[in-house]
Amino acid sequence: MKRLVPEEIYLNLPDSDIVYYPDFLERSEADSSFDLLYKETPWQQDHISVFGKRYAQPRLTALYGNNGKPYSYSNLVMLPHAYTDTLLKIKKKVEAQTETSFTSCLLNLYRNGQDSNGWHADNEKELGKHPIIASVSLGQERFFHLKHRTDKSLKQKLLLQHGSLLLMKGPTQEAWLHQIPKTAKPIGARINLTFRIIT
Ligand SMILES: O=C(O)CCC(=O)C(=O)O
Ligand SMILES: [Fe+2]
Repeated sequence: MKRLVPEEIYLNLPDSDIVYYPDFLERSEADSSFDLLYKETPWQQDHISVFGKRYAQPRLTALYGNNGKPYSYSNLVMLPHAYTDTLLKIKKKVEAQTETSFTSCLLNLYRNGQDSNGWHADNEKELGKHPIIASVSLGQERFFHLKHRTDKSLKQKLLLQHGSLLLMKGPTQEAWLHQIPKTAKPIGARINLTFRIIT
């Protein structure tokens, strides 16, 4: 892979292919992207169904895409907005770094420590067998937890910092679950962008 950023950290976990780029975006671009996305995104709070019960998602989201394809998960169907200039600029950099073209970007806004994202894998049918997910973090740093589905001794915690990129591909989603846990600490807002290929 092309080395466009100073540092790349290979997690080297079994049954996975995960790379972390702590300083993917320059500080000034990370700062301005956070401010713009915070303001210009039509954030919505969706409800998901789990075992027939309806829950408000503990975060706000928005879906962007260039192919108009809806994205379904947990009995929820999201329709994409058209990409903004702010997102296109980041998308270009992500695509150059990963040598991959993404169709869609799911944005998450974690307003504070009470917002979270429960254990899951990004394994929806529309993503294909070994999906590549490129995840950009802006604002408040938050812990990202990984746990292996079958070998309970395999776990990893990673602090996702402002301006970083986390790349998951290969068998990662098949073998591992991930989450952003809640924290009782008084913390600020975080925006996460996950670029995906939705077919
Ligand atoms: O916020 C994050 O870093 C993770 C988001 C995530 O896992 C998802 O949207 O599928
Ligand atoms: Fe995910």
